[in-house]
Amino acid sequence: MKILTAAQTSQADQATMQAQGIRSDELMERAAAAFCEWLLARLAADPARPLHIFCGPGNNGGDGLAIARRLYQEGFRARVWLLPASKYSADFQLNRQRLPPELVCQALNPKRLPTLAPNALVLDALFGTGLSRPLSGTAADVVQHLNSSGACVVAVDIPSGLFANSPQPPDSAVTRARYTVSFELPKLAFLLPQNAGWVGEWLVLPIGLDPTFIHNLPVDNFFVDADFLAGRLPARSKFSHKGTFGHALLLAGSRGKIGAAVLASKACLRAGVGLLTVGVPAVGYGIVQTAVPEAMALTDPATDFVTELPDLKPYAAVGIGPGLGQEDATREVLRQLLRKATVPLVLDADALNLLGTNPDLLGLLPPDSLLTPHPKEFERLVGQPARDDYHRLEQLRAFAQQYRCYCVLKGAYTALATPDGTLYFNSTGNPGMATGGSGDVLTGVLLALRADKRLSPLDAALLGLYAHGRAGDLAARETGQAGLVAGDLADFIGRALQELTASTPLL
Ligand SMILES: NC(=O)C1=CN([C@@H]2O[C@H](COP(=O)(O)OP(=O)(O)OC[C@H]3O[C@@H](n4cnc5c(N)ncnc54)[C@H](OP(=O)(O)O)[C@@H]3O)[C@@H](O)[C@H]2O)[C@H](O)CC1
Ligand SMILES: [K+]
Repeated sequence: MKILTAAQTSQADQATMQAQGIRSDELMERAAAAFCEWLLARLAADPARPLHIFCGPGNNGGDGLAIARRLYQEGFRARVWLLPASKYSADFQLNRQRLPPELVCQALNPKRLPTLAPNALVLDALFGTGLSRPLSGTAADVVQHLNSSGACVVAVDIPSGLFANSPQPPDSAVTRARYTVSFELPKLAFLLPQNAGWVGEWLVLPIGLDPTFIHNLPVDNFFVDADFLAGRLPARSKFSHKGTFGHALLLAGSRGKIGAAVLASKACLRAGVGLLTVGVPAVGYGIVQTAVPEAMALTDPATDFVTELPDLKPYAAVGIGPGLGQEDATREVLRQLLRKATVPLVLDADALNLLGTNPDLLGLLPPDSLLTPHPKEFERLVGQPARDDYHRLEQLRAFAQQYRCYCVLKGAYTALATPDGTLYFNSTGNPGMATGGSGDVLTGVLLALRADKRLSPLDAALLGLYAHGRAGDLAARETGQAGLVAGDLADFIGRALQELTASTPLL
């Protein structure tokens, strides 16, 4: 799915009206109908529960009014509260007139804001994508009032006071929603940790925006769901052999961290690599041979950490980093690898830390390398803390462009930046995956997919990130989030990839 800016959303509205020959109030009606259908199904709303709808002066308020009317038709008697303003949008006014006279609809009095029972349901339709500045005055007071009420707040389209695609100044008034119900496409704001307390659980409901306009609209950000990946992972042909899926080399592990090499190896095999060779220090030989008999082990002459770069000729892709350590000799192995590699590279963990502490190595990164830092590793890579989550995304975009690499930023909605500066946000995964070894599993999966010659660098990265998160979701169903360990992820990678695999077309 594309992620549109607030301005692009309004262009999409206009294009839809033109293409489908509908008026703006008809589009608003679709939004209101979709919202009500969700509300009635999801919350199994009780007509006796106090229901308040707070409406602002623009089309977000118009949505709120249309929702109030529709809920009235379903037997719900909402109390509608209007924010005083100097101007109201045409569709606000139209829907104001359409309200049944029996519905209580009052202007908000800043001196006497309505009492909200803790069991009340509040719909926040104060401001949407037309927000042009932080809230102040009565609007800010109303938002603070909602936030301190303890009522369950459902934001219409976006929590009021939150900008859709840029940060707001600290201490701005923003509604704390339990749910945010948006339309057609997600907003960038929903994907950032700094906004989680305002956005709550979010979802998008289709309202039939013009698909051709959206298809042709250039965007900087995408949200990657299963539909987005459909057809990108081809089924295996009957005559494929080990060579088709590549021979990968994984350089990983040091004394006390051979487990990282084991986890990455298992995941790499489960992600379908043809052959896997693991380069470990001597201390890891027996462990790898025993724990992962499907992999071949190459032993480094040193006991505790990797000191030599193997001959790279046999390999279709090389992964380096999990549990590697940051010894000087290991850094030189990384340097040689960056100089010599002519095949795709996946760099993680200590390989990234070595890049961070030796910025001269960054200049050696071969184009299309895939890096998988978490925020702390990313900060070390760029050498500068981010001001906020939006700034971190801009750093990520710039980094991928500067080094012509694919750079992941791990977290909820893991982001992938590509050499052209586009960002892709992953939709799968859960907090149970915040556990030791989860990143090693990701490295193994990505290594396997980069070794698969059928996949482009972009598709390999997107499929790997999605499958890794999906494996976490499948595993958590069995283990619970707290009980999830990284080894479980590896066990479910095969199933996650199977779900994504294109079915062979029937003749
Ligand atoms: N495709 C869709 O997603 C659809 C969305 N719909 C809904 O429409 C809103 C966007 O409506 P819009 O009228 O553009 O914007 P708002 O409702 O957010 O409000 C705009 C008015 O608010 C004023 N404003 C802006 N910021 C502030 C502020 N900080 N304090 C006070 N007033 C503010 C603004 O005035 P200006 O001075 O900036 O001109 C406007 O008067 C979208 O979010 C959806 O809910 C459609 O219903 C269907 C399709
Ligand atoms: K809102």
